[in-house]
Amino acid sequence: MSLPVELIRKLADQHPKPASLRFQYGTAGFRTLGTVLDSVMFRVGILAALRSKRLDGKTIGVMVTASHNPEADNGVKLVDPRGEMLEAAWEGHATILANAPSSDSFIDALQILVKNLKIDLSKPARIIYARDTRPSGGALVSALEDGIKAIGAEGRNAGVTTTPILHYLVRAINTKGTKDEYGEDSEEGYMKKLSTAFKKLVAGKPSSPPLIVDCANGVGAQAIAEIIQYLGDTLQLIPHNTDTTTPGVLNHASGADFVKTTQKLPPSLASVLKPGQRGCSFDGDADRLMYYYLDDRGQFHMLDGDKIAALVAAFIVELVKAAGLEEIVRVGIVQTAYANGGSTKYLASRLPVRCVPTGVKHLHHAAEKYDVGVYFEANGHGTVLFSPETDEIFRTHQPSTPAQSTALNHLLNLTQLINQTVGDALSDMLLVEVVLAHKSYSGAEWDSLYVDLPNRLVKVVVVDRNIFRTEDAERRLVSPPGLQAKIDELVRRYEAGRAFVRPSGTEDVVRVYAEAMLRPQADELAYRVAGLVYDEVGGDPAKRPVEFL
Ligand SMILES: CC(=O)N[C@H]1[C@@H](OP(=O)(O)O)O[C@H](CO)[C@@H](O)[C@@H]1O
Ligand SMILES: [Mg+2]
Repeated sequence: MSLPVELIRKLADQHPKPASLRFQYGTAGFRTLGTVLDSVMFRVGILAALRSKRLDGKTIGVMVTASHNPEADNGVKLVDPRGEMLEAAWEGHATILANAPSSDSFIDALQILVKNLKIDLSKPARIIYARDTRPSGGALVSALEDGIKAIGAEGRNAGVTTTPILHYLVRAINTKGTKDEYGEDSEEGYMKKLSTAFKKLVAGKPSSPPLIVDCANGVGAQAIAEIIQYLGDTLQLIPHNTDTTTPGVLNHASGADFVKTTQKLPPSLASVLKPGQRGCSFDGDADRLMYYYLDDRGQFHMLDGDKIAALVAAFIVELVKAAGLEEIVRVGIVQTAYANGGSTKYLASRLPVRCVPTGVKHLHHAAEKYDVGVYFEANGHGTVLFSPETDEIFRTHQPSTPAQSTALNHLLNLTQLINQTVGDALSDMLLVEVVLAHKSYSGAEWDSLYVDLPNRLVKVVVVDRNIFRTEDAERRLVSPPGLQAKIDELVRRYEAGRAFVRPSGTEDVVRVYAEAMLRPQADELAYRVAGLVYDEVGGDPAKRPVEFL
């Protein structure tokens, strides 16, 4: 069987590639201005179908979103059959297809791909796709549908939903009827699965005070409205920033990314959050989560991905011990270089901790190596993975005491509550609430697990970020030559100083991170390292050279 070349050409002509642009499938898929993504979407539809055929007709997910980026941006990510990020080798194929200058060269590139990867075109192709609330989403989905149509694949539109729900659906579809069945393959199935597990986990616990949820005016607002229906009075959620229709408000001065980068409360919550009360922020596609609270003096305290990892890991370790499984079930943590030094110290004294390069796929794969792998990026993206063997142990282990039986049940319910395909703000929020309820922790008590070192993240716009190359999980520079030695020399002068420089995988910038014992020192170190970067390579004079986030 061969490719339906005529139909592909006809439809491809309706989605021409903008001549001057180069697209790259990076850490977050393709992501740029929504207005220039039409051809990319069409081609991704075909690529997803080929991936599905290559995997014997398994369903592939396509998510149209630009997450926390400004509203005018959009993007697209592919989801592999188990609900995970697209296999790395296919990122390169995606980039090649997206950049073919004409319909003919696109078809040539497709033929080469089919031949090189020995794709059996007679296999079925199934795709499920969804989008966030961005105004450009509808047209981009139409372009994607043209791609799906051009190759004769079967497409299922999951509508407007969160990124993690789409990941859930992919896994649910592909495990349907097997012993690993992940859940019903509908949004309702997802809501039921999470809320049922949550209710069991908090049964008998005193109900928590109401939680403020900042939805970043994104698709998370919809998911929160739904889960409220399912939770009944087991958890009181008060959603804010739920406006998904007014132009320009998405992610504006709100959301998880705003909180993490500014280390501030969204201004819209200033008159809402009361001292002692907990609040949390989702990002634009609801796969990141940040918590915070105001202390008695009204001072803002952020509880980021590192704090969530510490809270959750400690809880799971306790349950594993209480279930009498500490000799057989190994819990480990995965972080990136952006994890606060305070968290790494706290966690490493209790559990195995691994540091990997930035990007969820690296964290996810490293976490799979543990029996229970807890991974979180400091920015609030993360989850917990239970290996299939661990799942089996939880199911079959015979508890010797009622206490062991209770702990085992909690662990089993956690495997249902946690979205193990990808970081999920909604599922992670419920997880945090479970732990807080079990421990009777306030925000302040959770915060006191360890003290964060003051830190600062800075970006430097450079002419060519590709000259920056790193090693040791991005903690050290190997290129440009000599720069790392200068950074080391600076860092030595600061108490508890740490700094590193790496090229961003999602923006045309180089990021500088620094931390130190005191706030002014962390700021100064970040600024001085940024200065070193700037002196070394020069900034792009057309843009602001150094920008504090
Ligand atoms: C410092 C930081 O937060 N970097 C983010 C950002 O990657 P960069 O490669 O730093 O641009 O976007 C990634 C995708 O969302 C996310 O995984 C990562 O954590
Ligand atoms: Mg996101």
